[in-house]
Amino acid sequence: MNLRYPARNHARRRTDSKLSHGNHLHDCHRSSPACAMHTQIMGMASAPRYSAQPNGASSEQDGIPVVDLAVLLNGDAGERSQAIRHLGRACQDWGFFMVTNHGVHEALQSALMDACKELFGLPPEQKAEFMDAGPMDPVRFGTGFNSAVDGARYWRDYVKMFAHPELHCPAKPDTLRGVAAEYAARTRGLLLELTAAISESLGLEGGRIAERLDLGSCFQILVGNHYPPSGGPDDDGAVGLPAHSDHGLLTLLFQNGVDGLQVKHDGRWLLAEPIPGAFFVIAGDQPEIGSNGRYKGVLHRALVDRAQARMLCVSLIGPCLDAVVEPVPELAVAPLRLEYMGVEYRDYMEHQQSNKLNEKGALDLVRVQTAETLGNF
Ligand SMILES: O=C(O)CCC(=O)C(=O)O
Ligand SMILES: [Fe+2]
Repeated sequence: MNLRYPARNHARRRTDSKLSHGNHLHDCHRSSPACAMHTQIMGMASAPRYSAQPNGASSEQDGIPVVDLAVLLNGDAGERSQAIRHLGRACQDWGFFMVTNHGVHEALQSALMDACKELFGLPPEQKAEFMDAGPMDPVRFGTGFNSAVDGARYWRDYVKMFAHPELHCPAKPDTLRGVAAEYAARTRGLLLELTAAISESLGLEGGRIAERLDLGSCFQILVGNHYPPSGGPDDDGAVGLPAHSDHGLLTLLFQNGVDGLQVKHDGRWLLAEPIPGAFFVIAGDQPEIGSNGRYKGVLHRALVDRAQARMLCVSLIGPCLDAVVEPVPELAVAPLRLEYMGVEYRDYMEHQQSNKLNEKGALDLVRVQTAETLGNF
């Protein structure tokens, strides 16, 4: 028996915030997360499935945009500029895309997923020191989002490990440190390449965002998410994570073959189904702040499967914790208004992580208030 978990009474779980934590124990070890089949997700009648075209040629009309990293890195000038425009549209219209030809081997992904499964299966005494950790502690196990403030039950266990500038991880399993270090380095490289291309897509030098956010010392976190099956047939629509945007720059994730990620696009919730071998990439609040609102951090949420455990591994990069994040000045020139004020990324992240997940509410911390946003005109 491992992490504590709330009772499987869906109605209570959603409504009774006074339920004591930990009145049901589940065994993550025994769940069977490795399933390659798409599954029927509950509560999704109104959420169309939106997959991209496997040939990587999809556009906004076809479905989730697909960015081919090989073209961004090695294409000729014409191919690159087309790929950068495509990426720019993906950031502007979706805040979400898939990346193919990323060069992160499947074996490394599986090794990380396996290490995360082992982590969830560690005996309680080996996790105890990380269970009471706060949002700014470098290693943290927990349930829900932040159980101190959630106010509702979210059907998720997580482990979070700061990975850059310094890698922190539990001593067990033995394989973890090596795998996490390699995965973090590879995905950080890939996310920094994407950031450079995003910088270009905004009409800036490729290195402009990296320079402003001190990305040589960028913050990076690895997260393992485990969503146990929600239970019986009457227990539908269980929420793993409610609607939110991410605090960072870019979030990269892969899952175990069980779908559940939904993104809000054009006012509708869409189930994201990956094309084989692709990573999902979620644009966070930082592209929105840095671009002065031209790009959007996508609103997303995670639903839970009735019968199968869902697992995924997240690699998120953000600015250096000491960097002040604010719109790039070139993107806030008249007649454009300055939409966001400066804040240290450390403070922004702590704010987002310490409060209840509330859609894109964290951005209110830095939003420049106008008569319109205050609603008193
Ligand atoms: O479970 C998912 O697909 C999304 C996870 C997520 O949004 C997060 O960890 O921030
Ligand atoms: Fe997220």
